[in-house]
Amino acid sequence: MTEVVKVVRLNKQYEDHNAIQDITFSINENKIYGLLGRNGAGKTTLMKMITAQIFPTSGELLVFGEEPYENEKVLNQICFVKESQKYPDNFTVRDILEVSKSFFPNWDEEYAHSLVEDFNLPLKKKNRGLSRGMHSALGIVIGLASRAPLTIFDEPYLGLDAVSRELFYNRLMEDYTEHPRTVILSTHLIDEVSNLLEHILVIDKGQLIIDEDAENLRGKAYTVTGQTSKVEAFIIGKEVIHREPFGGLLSATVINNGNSSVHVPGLEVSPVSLQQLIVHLTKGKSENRGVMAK
Ligand SMILES: Nc1ncnc2c1ncn2[C@@H]1O[C@H](COP(=O)(O)OP(=O)(O)OP(=O)(O)O)[C@@H](O)[C@H]1O
Repeated sequence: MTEVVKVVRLNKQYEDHNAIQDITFSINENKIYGLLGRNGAGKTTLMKMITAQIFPTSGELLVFGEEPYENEKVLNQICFVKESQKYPDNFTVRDILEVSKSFFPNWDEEYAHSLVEDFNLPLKKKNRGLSRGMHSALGIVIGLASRAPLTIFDEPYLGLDAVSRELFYNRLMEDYTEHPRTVILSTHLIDEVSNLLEHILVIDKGQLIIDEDAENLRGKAYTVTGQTSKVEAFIIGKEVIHREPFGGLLSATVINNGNSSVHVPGLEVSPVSLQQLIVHLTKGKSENRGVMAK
């Protein structure tokens, strides 16, 4: 398996704040990665280092086997779509697409125009007149049409309505199937993208706490609900990541260390979505920090 990104003991310090702390992981070719975590966890900082926009404080970072800084060969293969992307105010959508075309060697003009139609983007409208959703849609069009071997979307959906977000997920999946490439998607809408993601990286307070195939994570935890005394007895010796009492009942979410489905007489057992799992693992003080990172 070819490594597209290799990160070893990476650190980024902003003045007195350790935004990324001693992170090690690899990103392999032709997979869709979810880079997840709470606000301020360090996701954008990590993406900015991968795309050579900022330097690490220490550690090793290789992209396509080389250091990315001022490395045109590497940077030509990356498309980074971020909400804060700035274009000149008086550029039209058409101008912005023309400029993008010159940046990305794999750019597909016909595909770009079909996406413009899908997202109802007004080609003649100037950048300053675009709505927030249109601005996001333009980023998505560029990210998809670039067909960059490493395409990174950092919260690309701000202002996009549910229909357009669905369109983005569908187009991404279709195009990725026809033209496999490595995609990193950073988002807070985990449930919406959970079926797209093949591998999950979760950053919490600058540390990598999950580095695991999405398939493995889907059955990683379950919730048992029932009489408090019964639930308390059941969870003894188990790794509990969330407890929620209500009335005389208790709901407890535990890590599933076995493979088989769990049946407990007298208790209701329900699956835990990827979003719930990540919420439980990253809220407040987590005794489970580090348990799932390799
Ligand atoms: N230029 C900077 N100078 C100082 N601190 C910074 C700078 N950029 C980011 N930080 C801090 O580093 C931490 C990580 O920020 P980062 O933007 O990487 O988080 P994030 O996971 O992308 O968050 P969000 O989901 O809110 O976008 C935060 O505490 C942030 O305040």
